[in-house]
Amino acid sequence: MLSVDAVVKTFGRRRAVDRVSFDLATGEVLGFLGPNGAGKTTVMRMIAGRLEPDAGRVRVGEFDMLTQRRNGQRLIGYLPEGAPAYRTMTPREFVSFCLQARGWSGSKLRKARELALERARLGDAGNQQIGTLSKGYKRRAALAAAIAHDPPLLVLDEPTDGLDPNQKHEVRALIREMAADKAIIVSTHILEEVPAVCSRVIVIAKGEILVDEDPDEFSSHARTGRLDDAFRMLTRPQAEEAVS
Ligand SMILES: Nc1ncnc2c1ncn2[C@@H]1O[C@H](COP(=O)(O)OP(=O)(O)OP(=O)(O)O)[C@@H](O)[C@H]1O
Repeated sequence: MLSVDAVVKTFGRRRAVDRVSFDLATGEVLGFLGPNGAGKTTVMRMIAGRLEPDAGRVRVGEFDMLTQRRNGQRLIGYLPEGAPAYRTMTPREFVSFCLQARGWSGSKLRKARELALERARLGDAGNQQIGTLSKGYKRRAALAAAIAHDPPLLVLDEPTDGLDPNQKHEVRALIREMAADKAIIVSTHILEEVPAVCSRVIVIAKGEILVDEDPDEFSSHARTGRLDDAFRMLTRPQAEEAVS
């Protein structure tokens, strides 16, 4: 479904992403982990066609994201960091707006919109201006917009950021539910999400992939078998003594 081949991105003199490569198939949920500034968002933006790589290429389905970006973007649901920019729209209007931008209309649009609002558990907040919503509801509005066109590839940048524990639980359940017929990338700093939703883990640091493996292999990097220790072992090798 997705092929990322040796993508590179440099900002000024800083190499944010350095020859990152991986493939992702339908049915896989990839946990994309790494310390702050590791390059996760930059990779996700390149996959979503929001940022051009300096080198390398991204293919989504049969489409090259450099030369057939519009076609590729039809297959992608992208949840960027932060809140939707359209503060005066309600989530219902925002999801309609996003679907219209994709050429949807009429009862097909309404049906898709209502399903997305329901899946993202917007409830009554669906009719409240986005600018007045809590952080968690803003996040859910953005999530509804990302999934509304039922794309086969979801690229979710910290989907549970700002959600309370119940909401986190619901979003993880939704990701698991959607995983059957989609390929999904989820970036997160919440390591408990890895066994809860992911079938695979990539850890990136300083723009490079450190590991690409299943969650059990990942946790085995620490002798304690704990995910947070494994993460520290991989991203701060000097922490080895502290967790052994
Ligand atoms: N538009 C930009 N202009 C300049 N530098 C940028 C830009 N976007 C990202 N960077 C830099 O690229 C590096 C990678 O950033 P990125 O946001 O991809 O990391 P991240 O892994 O998503 O971090 P976090 O976990 O904090 O969200 C950082 O050093 C960041 O400052």
